[in-house]
Amino acid sequence: MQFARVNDVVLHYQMIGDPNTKPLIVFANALGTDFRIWRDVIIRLVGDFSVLTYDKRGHGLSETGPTPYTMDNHVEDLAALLELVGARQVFVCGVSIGGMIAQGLASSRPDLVRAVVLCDTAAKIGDDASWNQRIEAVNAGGIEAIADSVLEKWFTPAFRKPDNPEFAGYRTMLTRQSAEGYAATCAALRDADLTDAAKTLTVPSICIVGDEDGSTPPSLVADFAKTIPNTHFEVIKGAGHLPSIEQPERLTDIVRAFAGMVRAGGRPN
Ligand SMILES: O=C(O)CC1=CCC(=O)O1
Repeated sequence: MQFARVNDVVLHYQMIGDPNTKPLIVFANALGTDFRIWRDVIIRLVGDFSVLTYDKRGHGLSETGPTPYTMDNHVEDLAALLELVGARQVFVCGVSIGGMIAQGLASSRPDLVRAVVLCDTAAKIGDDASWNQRIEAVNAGGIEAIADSVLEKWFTPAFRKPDNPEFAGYRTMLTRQSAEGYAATCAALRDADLTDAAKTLTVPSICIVGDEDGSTPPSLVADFAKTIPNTHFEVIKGAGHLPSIEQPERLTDIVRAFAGMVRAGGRPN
């Protein structure tokens, strides 16, 4: 199965491997992306881990459902998906809003979460004005209207070359997302502040950021990391907002080392 109704929408998901025999890592995506962004990390992890990926509501092949969304909608979807596949005590690796979903899940459902990998994220991303402006632009002109400015934050100049087919492909992924689902998720981001959840995070965690992230820059993620008890902080060179695409090998190494340390009973720092 790769589609399931959870809460009030049908979600698209993919389970690789058996969570009963291999530790499960769940990957949660950024705004405007679907689960294909994790491919080059997943192919390096399968065999040692089971892997669950999914398209959050309003993205990829998941339904849009009623809009706008709240962060709780996204957190409850992931909780329901984990219950559906019978998984508990999982590693959650989330990028950007996916990292906020991971924080929200660890806070509201600690029974489901063993540890979190928080990539290019924070407790609060952006402000009311910037999200409202983006929602208005998408409502008026579709995702195409904001695509180039988003891609500048997602990727380093070295990646953003017209002759790079990967860059062209991920531009297509972005512009083919549902404009309604995208704007609804911008509203969830605008209204979410997980500062209190981050301060009381009890599961092991690591914060990671690309050194050229134009959306959640290293200084923001470093400040965020300081608010989380006992976390660890890593900067990935040569990556923007989506290190799973630009530096999958390095990201995989960090995730693998962190998961190994957690499983051995250690804590970061
Ligand atoms: O689109 C961006 O600016 C990057 C981003 C912010 C939150 C998210 O999920 O992606």
